[in-house]
Amino acid sequence: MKFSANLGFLWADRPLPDAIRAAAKAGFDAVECHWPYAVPAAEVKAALNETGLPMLGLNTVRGDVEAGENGLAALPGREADARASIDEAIAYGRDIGAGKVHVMAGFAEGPEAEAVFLANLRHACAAAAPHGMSILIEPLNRYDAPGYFLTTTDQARGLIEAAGAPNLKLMFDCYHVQLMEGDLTHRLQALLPLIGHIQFASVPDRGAPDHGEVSFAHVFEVIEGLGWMAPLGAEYKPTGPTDDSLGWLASFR
Ligand SMILES: O=C(O)C(=O)[C@H](O)CO
Ligand SMILES: [Mg+2]
Repeated sequence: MKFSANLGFLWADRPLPDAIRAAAKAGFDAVECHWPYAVPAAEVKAALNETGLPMLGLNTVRGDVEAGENGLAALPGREADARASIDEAIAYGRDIGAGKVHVMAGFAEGPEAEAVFLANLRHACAAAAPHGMSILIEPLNRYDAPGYFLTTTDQARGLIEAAGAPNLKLMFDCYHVQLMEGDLTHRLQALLPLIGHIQFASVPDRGAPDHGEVSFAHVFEVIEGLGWMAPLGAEYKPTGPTDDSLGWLASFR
């Protein structure tokens, strides 16, 4: 199996270029991030070149975080901000060679939010396609993100089908899907053609994948059996220094 270090959580106490170097030193095959925008893309690219690690993806900005925003793309009346955030993420991703942009929906509900989200996703897919990039949407669980627009894989499937864009894909985060729906391995199998990236963390505490209610030894074996070759995203919150949390990495290789 190949693994990608999610630098939104792993080595999050270090500047992003140093976190990339730490991930390379620890033996990861790739990295991914959340919101890299405060760091000039050239510095991120230099660290990627130095280590040889690819950056898989990044997120659109959340908006006004202090006011509690968690994405803009499904918010009626915020289309201009949402599209600016999408264009920003695509441009930054292009500069650092990241092929996937996770477009964050935000806190919203109802048919108007769905129509706005779909229109913004179509814009994102059209803007990303000429650069060979894909757009991801990710259902988040109701405990961590109550009120988030996108919460289930069924809802994501409906949006992907309605958008009709081949570069719109599902971010299947095993942590969120287990909390909302369970039945991880059947869902991975059924949704495989729609999946653009897979992430994981222990459930329910979002720690390293070596404890909790999900056996990742089994889940990873199933993912491998499905022919999935891309690195799996380690998006968990270490309880201490990240380097002390990595016992799982060697055991799952
Ligand atoms: O929360 C997650 O699981 C994510 O992957 C988002 O990108 C960050 O909120
Ligand atoms: Mg995730």
